[in-house]
Amino acid sequence: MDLRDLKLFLHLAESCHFGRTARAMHVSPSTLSRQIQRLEEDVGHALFLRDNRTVTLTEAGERLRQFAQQTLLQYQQLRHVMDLNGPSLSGELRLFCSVTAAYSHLPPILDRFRAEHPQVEIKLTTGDAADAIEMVQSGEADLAIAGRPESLPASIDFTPLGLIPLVLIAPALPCPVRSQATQEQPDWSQIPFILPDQGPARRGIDLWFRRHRIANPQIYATVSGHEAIVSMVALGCGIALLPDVVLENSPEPVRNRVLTLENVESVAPLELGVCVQKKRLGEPLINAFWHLL
Ligand SMILES: CC(=O)[C@](C)(O)C(=O)O
Repeated sequence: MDLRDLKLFLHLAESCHFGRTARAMHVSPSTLSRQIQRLEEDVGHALFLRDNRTVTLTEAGERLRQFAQQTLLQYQQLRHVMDLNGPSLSGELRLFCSVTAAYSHLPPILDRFRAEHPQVEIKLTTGDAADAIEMVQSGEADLAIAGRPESLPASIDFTPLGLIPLVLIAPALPCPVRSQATQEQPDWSQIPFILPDQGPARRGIDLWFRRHRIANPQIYATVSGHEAIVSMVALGCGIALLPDVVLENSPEPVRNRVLTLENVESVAPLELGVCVQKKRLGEPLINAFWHLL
């Protein structure tokens, strides 16, 4: 048994999902399954009860989980102490954020981090900001930029980066949606909306509908990720309510085809921040990043 086996095991013990752990740890599912079998042979007990795709820990598995957690933490602390006396931090830090946040908020943070810790390799994954907290919880990302959800999971720590107002946008080029949306008193309930499928911005929009007493909004499409919404509005498909930073960082040809109707004050702005698993704050790389924020 080596540290790598323990890391694989610990990830699987937390994700309870072979596919997710294999992906996050960059191994094939068959390698993962073989390593776990080898560990089981080593300790002489089954560690997981296997279902089709999901797994649960056995009692022996739970014991090994505690052992693995302590051992890996001690090893990291040892490395940290050695690093304090020797060369600077090295290793890999996995970050997750939206394409927008990678333009708008990540660059100055990464610049600072790289200046202090040039040996650390940054692995950046972009995607739907609404998935950020889950990516951190599952261990697929070490840290992520997220909109603060209505209720933050107790296991997650959150450092705010700023408040992002929502804006109502419509197509700028002549089209039926633009005509409807730019009337003196638009009937919002009759105009097609493009909505994010989940996340804190979506909750803000649902609130906006309630404030405008729209029980059955016209929904043109529900999509994942805010960036795609801007392009659909630019194409004349509908209107949308979204964080202003997404529009500001859209490519210019897209932005030029979009009209901002109003800054939405009836809905609280999105609180953008960096999230991390509290229990991982002791890890040197994560700790170093956290303290630069
Ligand atoms: C939550 C977040 O990262 C943004 C910037 O608002 C977004 O991309 O939607």
